[in-house]
Amino acid sequence: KCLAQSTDNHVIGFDINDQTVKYAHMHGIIDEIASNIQDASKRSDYIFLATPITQTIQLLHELDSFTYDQNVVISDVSSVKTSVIHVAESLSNQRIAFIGGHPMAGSHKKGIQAAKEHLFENAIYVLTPGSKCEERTVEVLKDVLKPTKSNFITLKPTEHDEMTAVVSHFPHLIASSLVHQAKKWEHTHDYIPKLAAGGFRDITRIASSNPDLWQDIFYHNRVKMSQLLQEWIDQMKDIKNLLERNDKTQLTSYLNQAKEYRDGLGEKKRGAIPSFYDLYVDIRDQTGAIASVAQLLATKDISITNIEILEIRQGITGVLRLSVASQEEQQESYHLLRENGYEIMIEQ
Ligand SMILES: NC(=O)C1=CN([C@@H]2O[C@H](COP(=O)(O)OP(=O)(O)OC[C@H]3O[C@@H](n4cnc5c(N)ncnc54)[C@H](O)[C@@H]3O)[C@@H](O)[C@H]2O)C=CC1
Ligand SMILES: O=C(O)C(=O)Cc1ccc(O)cc1
Repeated sequence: KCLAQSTDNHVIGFDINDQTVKYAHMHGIIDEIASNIQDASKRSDYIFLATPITQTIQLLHELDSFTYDQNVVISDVSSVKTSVIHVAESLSNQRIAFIGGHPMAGSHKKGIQAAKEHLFENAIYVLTPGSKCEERTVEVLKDVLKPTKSNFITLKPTEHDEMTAVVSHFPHLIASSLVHQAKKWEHTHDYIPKLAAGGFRDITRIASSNPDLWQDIFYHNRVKMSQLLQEWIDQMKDIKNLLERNDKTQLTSYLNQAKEYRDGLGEKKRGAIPSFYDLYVDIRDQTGAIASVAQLLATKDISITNIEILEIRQGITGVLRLSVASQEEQQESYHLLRENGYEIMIEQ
């Protein structure tokens, strides 16, 4: 949406699903609906492929076969980069320059309805230029994507796939496996879903994502996934040993090291892992508290980038987790909410 609203751009959209492009047009995400991909491509300077990875690869072959009167920069948003770059490097069309892209932002929701104007704001946006791509073309692409307000980094596709395997793809598999385990144990204890509290919900949210998309991500990053799975199995074997030996010291140290590293992820200099500026507001038993908190922040022009109620129990709301875009806004929100009588905490 921010690209369409930027005055210099005219955004043409194409999707195999008519409803998707109609929705996009109606909501100002695109300026024009294309009737087919060839017509749209031949009139474009920049082409962004925002399709599942396997389809992105097929589309690259298709785009390679067209004749262009202009040079085109093609980019994508795929969560895995090596398989896409491999195909991009094999393209023969001299008009095409390919720069892989991966905005590290999104959610477990699928479809155009999940699109948000500010989705990529402050997010890490990885670029993986093809070997034939000139540096100045990368700079021009960054300029086109400037309205997203992302933070760009350039990585080698293999580096990208290894890092995303560690912090995104493999954790996804573990989240799904935890849900499977709970489901299995529900046969023994049918009360299990009611006991599934904040911690379980936090760690398994991503298991609610689109299964077709994630199967495709796992497939394209299968070598790294398999390596990490083996490492994890070995680690779990060691943990099983510690538990069975009742080695309290080692187990505490294992948990402690994880806590220290996890706490440090909030630090704002960590590079590839996006940082969040969270505030935790106690809203127990306060009817209308969410609206009042949001309104209070709005008076200071502070936008909430994410909001979640933690510790929901039957009919009782507990803690509201708010994310804002910067440390300054986090501090300002903290003082404002405290002055207005809210009990509030921020992670240091
Ligand atoms: N969901 C997320 O949070 C994130 C996803 N990604 C990447 O974005 C890409 C798309 O993922 P989502 O937006 O989640 O999927 P989605 O399922 O919401 O959207 C994919 C769209 O592609 C369309 N499509 C499929 N084949 C097509 C074709 N041959 N020609 C034209 N349109 C076609 C579908 O109709 C659909 O509208 C994937 O490569 C994924 O790895 C990257 C960052 C975050
Ligand atoms: O739901 C979430 O928190 C995500 O992590 C979304 C996401 C999905 C796929 C990506 O390649 C990047 C981000």
